[in-house]
Amino acid sequence: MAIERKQIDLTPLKNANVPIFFIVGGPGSGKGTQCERIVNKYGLSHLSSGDLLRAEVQSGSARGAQLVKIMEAGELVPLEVVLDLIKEAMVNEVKKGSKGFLIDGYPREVKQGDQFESEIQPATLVLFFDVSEDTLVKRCLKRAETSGRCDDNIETIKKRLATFNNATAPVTDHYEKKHKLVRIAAEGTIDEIFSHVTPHLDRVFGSNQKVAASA
Ligand SMILES: Nc1ncnc2c1ncn2[C@@H]1O[C@H](COP(=O)(O)OP(=O)(O)O)[C@@H](O)[C@H]1O
Ligand SMILES: Nc1ncnc2c1ncn2[C@H]1C[C@H](O)[C@@H](COP(=O)(O)OP(=O)(O)O)O1
Ligand SMILES: [Mg+2]
Repeated sequence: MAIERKQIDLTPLKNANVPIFFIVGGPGSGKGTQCERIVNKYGLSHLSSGDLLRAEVQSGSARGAQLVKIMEAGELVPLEVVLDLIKEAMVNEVKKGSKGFLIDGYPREVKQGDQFESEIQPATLVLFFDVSEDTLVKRCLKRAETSGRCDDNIETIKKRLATFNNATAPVTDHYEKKHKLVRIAAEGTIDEIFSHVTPHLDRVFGSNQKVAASA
């Protein structure tokens, strides 16, 4: 795919220097669900790379038509496309006074993380939602009943799992070595999983703080 790069002024984002959390895990591991809970409690900005890509597809652009084919195949879209969409969204959020970011579904390969961190700023922590393949498949198939997503079908789910095992699994080792990885056992209920998440965010933001979600 011919990559058209955008010129994005990152100065406001770099000056804000707010905490950044990468949120990783297999398809259906609960990244989006837990991010919603985190946003309610801590008022952070939630950016899902998948949602940004789906919005690009919805826009009806020529690029969107190329993206949907890649997503249906369960493969990763080119790094530059995702990173530019994330940068643009982050700059918009920071101008509104963001306190920090949940970057959900990114990095999906080690190179994505390295490039983000060198072009923007290092991540504070990487939250990894650890779930068995069996549970991932079950949750995605259940989500398929209502999501309308082109990739929530058994053929694409299998390909996404292969992509996850090949490209994304090394991301966890990469950040473990940097002592930034938080591995969350994510088979339980949404509340149970969230209770494993909050201590790590409290280490960054303080435990008694109810950050105003509206601020
Ligand atoms: N702890 C959980 N137990 C059961 N179902 C869950 C849990 N967390 C999320 N789900 C459901 O599983 C599906 C995938 O969750 P989602 O947050 O979209 O995951 P991801 O963003 O990692 O793909 C959704 O239908 C969601 O409602
Ligand atoms: N960081 C990224 N790099 C490359 N492709 C990405 C990407 N984030 C999302 N995609 C593409 C490939 C994914 O299979 C698809 C759906 O992503 P998603 O919405 O984050 O899935 P899920 O929430 O089920 O984990 O979009
Ligand atoms: Mg998601």
